[in-house]
Amino acid sequence: MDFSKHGIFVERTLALVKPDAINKADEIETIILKHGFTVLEKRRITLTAEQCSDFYSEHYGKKFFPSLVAFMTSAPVVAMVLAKENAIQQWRDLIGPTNSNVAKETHPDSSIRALFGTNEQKNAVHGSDSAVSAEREIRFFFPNCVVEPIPTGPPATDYLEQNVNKTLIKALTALCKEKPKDPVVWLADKLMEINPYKPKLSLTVTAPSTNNE
Ligand SMILES: Nc1ncnc2c1ncn2[C@@H]1O[C@H](COP(=O)(O)OP(=O)(O)OP(=O)(O)O)[C@@H](O)[C@H]1O
Repeated sequence: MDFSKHGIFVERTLALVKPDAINKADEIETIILKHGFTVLEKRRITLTAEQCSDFYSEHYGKKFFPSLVAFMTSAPVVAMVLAKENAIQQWRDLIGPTNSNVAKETHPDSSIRALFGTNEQKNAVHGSDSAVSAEREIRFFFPNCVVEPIPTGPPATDYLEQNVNKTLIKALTALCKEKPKDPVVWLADKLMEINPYKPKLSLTVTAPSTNNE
């Protein structure tokens, strides 16, 4: 199915505020929001050397790898899942060139690396560079995050029609009749009670085996 045709795919990317800019994380988040990104997930974490080596495995063996690991594990990072149309490229554009000194020359006022970075290594932020990296990196920091498109429009309508509406209408009708004090909890309980997909308990009782059999 072509999700983009229905206008329902909102691209996601991984942003990291690196250790050198950890005290500027709030300022950086404000810039992110001002540029129209939605922050779907956020966590602060101090990476171990092993996690960092795994995250930057593509650079394993390069001359700067040991100092990159030392830098990235020197203080916490803030990891965020950002959503926006064309989020991967938009976030890469907003952070600017890898080397903060280059960023200061080419994008002095408009790039996060020019504003908050220092040099080629201490460059304040990270951004996924492709859809494949974004998926891997989002799962790295947020294993439970849904990365694939969430359907809306006709596919969502069909799904709800087939699997949800009948049960939901039944529960909502009962809710209106009952008018409970805590309608949300009541509705949740009712849905659990009448859920046609709930696992059925087997009525077959097996006699416990005895050792002398
Ligand atoms: N020559 C270098 N010397 C020191 N550190 C470097 C060098 N090149 C890259 N790095 C560090 O390794 C990180 C990963 O490098 P990469 O080439 O993937 O750049 P990037 O994609 O712009 O950065 P990131 O992956 O962090 O978004 C850089 O952000 C920087 O912190």
